[in-house]
Amino acid sequence: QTPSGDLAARMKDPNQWPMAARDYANTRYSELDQINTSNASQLQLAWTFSVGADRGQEAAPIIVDGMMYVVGPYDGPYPNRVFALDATTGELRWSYAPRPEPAAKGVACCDVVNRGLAFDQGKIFLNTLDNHTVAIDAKSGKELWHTKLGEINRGETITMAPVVVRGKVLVGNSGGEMGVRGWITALDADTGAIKWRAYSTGPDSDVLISDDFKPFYDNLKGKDLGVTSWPADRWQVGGGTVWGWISYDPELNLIYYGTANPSPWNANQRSGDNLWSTAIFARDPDTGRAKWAYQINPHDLFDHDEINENVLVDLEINGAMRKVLIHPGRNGYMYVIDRATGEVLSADAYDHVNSYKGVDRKTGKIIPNDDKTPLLGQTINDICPAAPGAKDWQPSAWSPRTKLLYVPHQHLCMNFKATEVGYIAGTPFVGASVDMYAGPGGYRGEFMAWDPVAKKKVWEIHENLPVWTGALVTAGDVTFYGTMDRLFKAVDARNGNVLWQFRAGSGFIGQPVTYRGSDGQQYVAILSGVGGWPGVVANAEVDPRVRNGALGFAGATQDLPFYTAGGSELLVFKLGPGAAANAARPAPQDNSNAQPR
Ligand SMILES: O=C(O)c1cc(C(=O)O)c2c(n1)C(=O)C(=O)c1cc(C(=O)O)[nH]c1-2
Ligand SMILES: [Ca+2]
Repeated sequence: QTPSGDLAARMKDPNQWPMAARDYANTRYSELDQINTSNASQLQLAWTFSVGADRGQEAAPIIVDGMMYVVGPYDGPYPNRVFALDATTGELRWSYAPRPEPAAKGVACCDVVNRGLAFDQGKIFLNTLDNHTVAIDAKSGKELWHTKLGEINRGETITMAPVVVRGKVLVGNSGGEMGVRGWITALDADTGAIKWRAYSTGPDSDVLISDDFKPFYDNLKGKDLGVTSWPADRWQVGGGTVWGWISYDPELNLIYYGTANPSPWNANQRSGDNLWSTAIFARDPDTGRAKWAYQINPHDLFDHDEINENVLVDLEINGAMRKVLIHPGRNGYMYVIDRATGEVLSADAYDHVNSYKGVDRKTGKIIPNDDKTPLLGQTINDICPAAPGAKDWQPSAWSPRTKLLYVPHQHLCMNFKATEVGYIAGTPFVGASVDMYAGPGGYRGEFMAWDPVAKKKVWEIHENLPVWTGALVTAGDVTFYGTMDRLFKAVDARNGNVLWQFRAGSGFIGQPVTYRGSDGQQYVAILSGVGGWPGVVANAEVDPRVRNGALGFAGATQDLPFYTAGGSELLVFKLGPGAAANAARPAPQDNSNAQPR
């Protein structure tokens, strides 16, 4: 039985974009090339749509069989509403409005966002902020089932886009700033029944560890590391949530995902490595069993969640083909890891890093910088990267043509003061005040192309504000990203030349996607609308209201930055009439390159 055959087939069809990351390898690469480096300057707005919400718009629209499905954040009269639109004309076919509990708003750390929907076997899957996964009939918009997965009262929320693998809907929780215990859960896609749940911290009764599980630490052997690497019982409120991306290798039958920061941020309250926070897990999607795990930031000091995307590619390294995953770490290092075994092959700084001294080649262990270690009650200045890291959740794109990774990211430093904090369920469990500002050179964001074999940057574009959108790259050698000061840009993937840009009504923190309409035209779509945590980060140093520790949590209640006004606008672009005629070519028939080799 191949329950995901339906979804997998659509991944091979370049006309569609059937999951937020486009494919299981998380490449965000499209074989479409109608829009290319010679005509991208002629892109024009085709149609727009508002999801009727004012907060941060982070969702990737998904495109299945000519329809576009898009979800809004928890805001407005119909929070987390799902819309089905004709992907070519923008005509609304149906909408589905869940009724999530308003209390969820108060416990979301970093705005009330939603990163997108999933699809398989005629169903759309939605995560609501109040911890429900919902299955909706893709044709009618009727709810088929819903399952409750977490507790608002404990500070749990869900913001991530679900991923369907072999008939299971995979979902992870948020709440690392609230002291929740992180988990990933697999639901039966047909019934909504919970099939397995694996916690990030705590005893192995929950984290199913297989016999050949390899922790890759000489000094850490045994099966209760999730317990013994914490002060007594602290793993129960230890974070390690799973709010980012899940990739899947069908050949190895392993899923890959990262876990978030340990709670609280004040590391003085949690001696030990705090396993398995800030770690990458490889698990069997059928049983939940861990094959390997690798902790990136043992005893994390700076809120460096490691939930960022793991991009699955095969690379020639030192003369041998290796099945790797590329993980642009929040800590500022670009990890290339053997995805069969978990062995770290390389880890190189891609931004200014002084909070660590590097990554040990032999052990794969990060080397702390004692000068930057936060001491209780003392402000440590000039720590780079800042708390949101050199890169947050905003996903990169990989081109099998250029063999480069296109990485949207921050360039921020901070002053950090650790303070004592008590645990009260459902309230912020942080214990730190943070003051952020532009990194060396005076800019706050960058969009860059990275060569993972040469282990170096190939080109870069500096931006005044953090670059907080996802990236997209196509066979036309065009890569797309947006800025928080309202520009959406098309860039030559080979050299970083900006080919085209569009000024929108609000800033961008969404995820660009591309597809072919029923009229044969290639379209590019992205949501605009800034909110919450990225808005705060954008304003570091710019807006005095968010300086000097006023940086709060429960971002939903924060003022919006003055120059990245809220609002939601789904913007859909295609080539202007003349350009389209010139560029019109038959759809590519050979899809064998849809997955990188
Ligand atoms: O530890 C967590 O559970 C958690 C959750 C989330 C989230 O769900 O949005 C963010 C973070 N942490 C976080 O550290 C962070 O920088 C962040 C940024 C954003 C965003 O939507 O831009 N969410 C989150
Ligand atoms: Ca976090």
